[in-house]
Amino acid sequence: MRVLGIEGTAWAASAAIFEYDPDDPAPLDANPPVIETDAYQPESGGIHPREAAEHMGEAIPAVIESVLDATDGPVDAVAFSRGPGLGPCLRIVGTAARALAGTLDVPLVGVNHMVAHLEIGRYGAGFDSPVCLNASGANAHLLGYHDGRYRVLGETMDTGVGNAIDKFTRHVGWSHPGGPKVEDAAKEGEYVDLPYVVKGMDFSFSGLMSAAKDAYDAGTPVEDVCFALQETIFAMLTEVSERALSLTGADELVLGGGVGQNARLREMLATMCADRGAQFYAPDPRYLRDNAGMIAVLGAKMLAAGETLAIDESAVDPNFRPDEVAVTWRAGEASVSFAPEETAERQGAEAVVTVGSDRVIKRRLPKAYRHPALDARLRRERTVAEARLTSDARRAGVPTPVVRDVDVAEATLTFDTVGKRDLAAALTPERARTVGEHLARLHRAGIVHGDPTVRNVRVGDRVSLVDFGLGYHSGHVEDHAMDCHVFGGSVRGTVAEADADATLSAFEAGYAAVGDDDVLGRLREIEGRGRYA
Ligand SMILES: C[C@@H](O)[C@H](NC(=O)OP(=O)(O)OC[C@H]1O[C@@H](n2cnc3c(N)ncnc32)[C@H](O)[C@@H]1O)C(=O)O
Ligand SMILES: Nc1ncnc2c1ncn2[C@@H]1O[C@H](COP(=O)(O)OP(=O)(O)OP(=O)(O)O)[C@@H](O)[C@H]1O
Ligand SMILES: [Fe+2]
Repeated sequence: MRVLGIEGTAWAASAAIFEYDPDDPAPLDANPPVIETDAYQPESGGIHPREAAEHMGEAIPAVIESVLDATDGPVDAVAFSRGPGLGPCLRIVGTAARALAGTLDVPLVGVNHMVAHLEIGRYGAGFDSPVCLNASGANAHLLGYHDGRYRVLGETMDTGVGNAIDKFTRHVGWSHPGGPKVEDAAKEGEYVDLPYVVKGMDFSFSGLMSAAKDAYDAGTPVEDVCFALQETIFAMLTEVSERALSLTGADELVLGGGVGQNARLREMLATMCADRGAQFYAPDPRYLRDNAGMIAVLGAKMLAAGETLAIDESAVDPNFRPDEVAVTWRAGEASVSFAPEETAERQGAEAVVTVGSDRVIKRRLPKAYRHPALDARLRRERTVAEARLTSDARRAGVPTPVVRDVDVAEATLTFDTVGKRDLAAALTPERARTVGEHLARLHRAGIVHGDPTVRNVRVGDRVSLVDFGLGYHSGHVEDHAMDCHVFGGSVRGTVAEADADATLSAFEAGYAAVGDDDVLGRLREIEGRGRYA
């Protein structure tokens, strides 16, 4: 089958033709799509939605004509980016796709742009069930296939990663897009400290971006700010990717999105994966930045699975989230998530943990992917925080292991062993309810766990919390709700949808019995927040 793909969510007016044999799919390298792209370049500032849409109106027909001219044979379907993206651009693309499908009298396929960023990498890598890091302009998230959908394992709490970088470059007066300019300037830069914010597998850029602008305004050389921005932002993305690998037990990572063109980001991810024995794949830059090749490739797989769209149901969706898509083209395939084996020596996301019958030794070994100054800072801060908060939590009435020894210089902690297994391997609604009570009790004492996943709860005679390394003191409803959100995410990534609902209802009932009502209200708000700004 031959599929024509059309992309136009923001800056790239692009068309592609992809030839696909579902019974005998050729590797991507051996059978690349033919792609033609006409980029919109704003005269000043960032992307103006109206100007970008005007560009789409002119450029889309031309790129379509050009790929049709460059290839022979009939087209079997028209696939287009339905979202997420800028409304005015999406509408132009949607109209063009409908018109073309009508003229050619072929079916229409509506593609989620973020799932396309993921699938092109999975196809190129030949991986079965990887974790995917999408690092693009308007988005930043981790996806893993589980039970018929791509689950969002972690994501930005504010802006997309490219947009964050582009905001900084606008501040210093550089033209759009800023990413490549930051990469260039960073080559001459030296490290300075910037805020580093990771919450479970979620992360945020807003504090970091204000600090970067302030540092520049205060006279820090722009190369140094660019260097530090890359080191900090990409270390955050690499850390959450490692957390996702650790939580799911997956050993394959693929990269997607325009920021993935950055060599430093790719280097950090490759180093992290090599160090934990995982495979890493980053597609060629032409498949990372927005392009219609990825739309045609996923369009072909969707067409083969019968996923066509009736014209009257083909409206575009600027907020189209990747977890809304029914992934029918992977029906019956292996899920990314399973409970990894519990061995005596565990490589968590952060530390090597030796679990003995009485004692547990946790060593935060240096991470080769991180800048040494940032690495030393994080290992020290987290070791100190973990020792203090593990004890504070116990005083607040929440079961945690007794801390036997703290060696800050070596970033090593010794605890009593608690529980018989991780909650991940023994998740029941009753135990989830207990976790809800424990978290509420912690929050009432002004303590945030920071990473309450099903792997950081131990079950045995009782239910204990471990791994307070990302914890801190806070009485803010938002921080407490984020803890609940992190737990919810880890449950949804681990068990089937129906079980997740029952488990999380029990968790919330437990929380409500002990904690503050506002927190669960705020949790709803966090979950409903559209992150596409
Ligand atoms: C929804 C859709 O419209 C959107 N697309 C998008 O953001 O374009 P994409 O091509 O995936 O990414 C563009 C971003 O990628 C950044 N970028 C490009 N080259 C870069 C580099 N060498 N280093 C860092 N960032 C880079 C740009 O600064 C810009 O922010 C998305 O995927 O979120
Ligand atoms: N005190 C303890 N008693 C029993 N088991 C423990 C204890 N502390 C940790 N573990 C086990 O070791 C695993 C890894 O520990 P921990 O979560 O502290 O390390 P980590 O590197 O921070 O992991 P991650 O960041 O992936 O959650 C836990 O999932 C748990 O199975
Ligand atoms: Fe994109």
